[in-house]
Amino acid sequence: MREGPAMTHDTLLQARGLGISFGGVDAVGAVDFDLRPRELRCLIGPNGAGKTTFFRLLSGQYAPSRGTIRFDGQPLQGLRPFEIARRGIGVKTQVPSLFEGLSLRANIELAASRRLRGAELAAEVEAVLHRIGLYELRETPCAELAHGQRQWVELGQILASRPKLALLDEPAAGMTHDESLRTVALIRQITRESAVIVVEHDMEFIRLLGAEVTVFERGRIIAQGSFAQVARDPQVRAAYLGRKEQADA
Ligand SMILES: Nc1ncnc2c1ncn2[C@@H]1O[C@H](COP(=O)(O)OP(=O)(O)OP(=O)(O)O)[C@@H](O)[C@H]1O
Repeated sequence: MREGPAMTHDTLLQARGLGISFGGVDAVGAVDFDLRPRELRCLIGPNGAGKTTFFRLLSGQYAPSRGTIRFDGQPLQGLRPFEIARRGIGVKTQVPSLFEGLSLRANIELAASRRLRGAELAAEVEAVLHRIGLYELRETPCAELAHGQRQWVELGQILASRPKLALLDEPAAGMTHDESLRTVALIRQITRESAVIVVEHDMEFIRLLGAEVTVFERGRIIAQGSFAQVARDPQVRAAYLGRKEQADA
């Protein structure tokens, strides 16, 4: 097993030998993974590499078959998803989780009300509505928002609830280039308060984020480094090419 550094006050998340198997198949093998407070990290890898499953292990949706997770100095072993959320791990999944009939303002308010009350709450909701660039639409029901706007409301919920760690699964999926640029700026804002792990297939988006990249392949980490470093890594290139050749066959 790869030896990681010891957990220090500078480590927010530490996974060791973390993995899960379904019907004898390792969806995630035995992963070692470290993240610092307010660090931005990108996870990439071909379809089925185990990225979403890794997120589900971190958020408690899946109980690991092996390994440990320490978060903010405490083990997460045996905790249920809502308990893990309370410890400070926020999740934005591929499926939007907005209250459709409620206004954009109400959706942000619900997220902010986990930590604020009264005048502070009202001020924070105003500030977040401005930061996501949707203040003018604040009384619009979320059901009436466009795809990109909905994604930004969810990022606004993360800004408002300030988790110690935010897990963002494909935050730029289906966005135009301009929308992606705005999403990059929003994610950078989130990292002022929270560490962020982003799973994304869009390589241009990953390049724009400019963060350290961890590459998954068949449930293992095969590379880690800057976008430029992993993009020229022969193992990474083979992983993507191999999958493409299989798909083309
Ligand atoms: N609940 C489950 N039961 C059985 N197999 C599962 C389950 N969840 C995930 N898997 C398998 O685990 C592997 C990893 O899947 P996962 O969705 O984590 O990959 P991914 O890297 O997120 O892929 P994508 O980029 O396509 O979303 C796949 O082979 C998948 O079929």
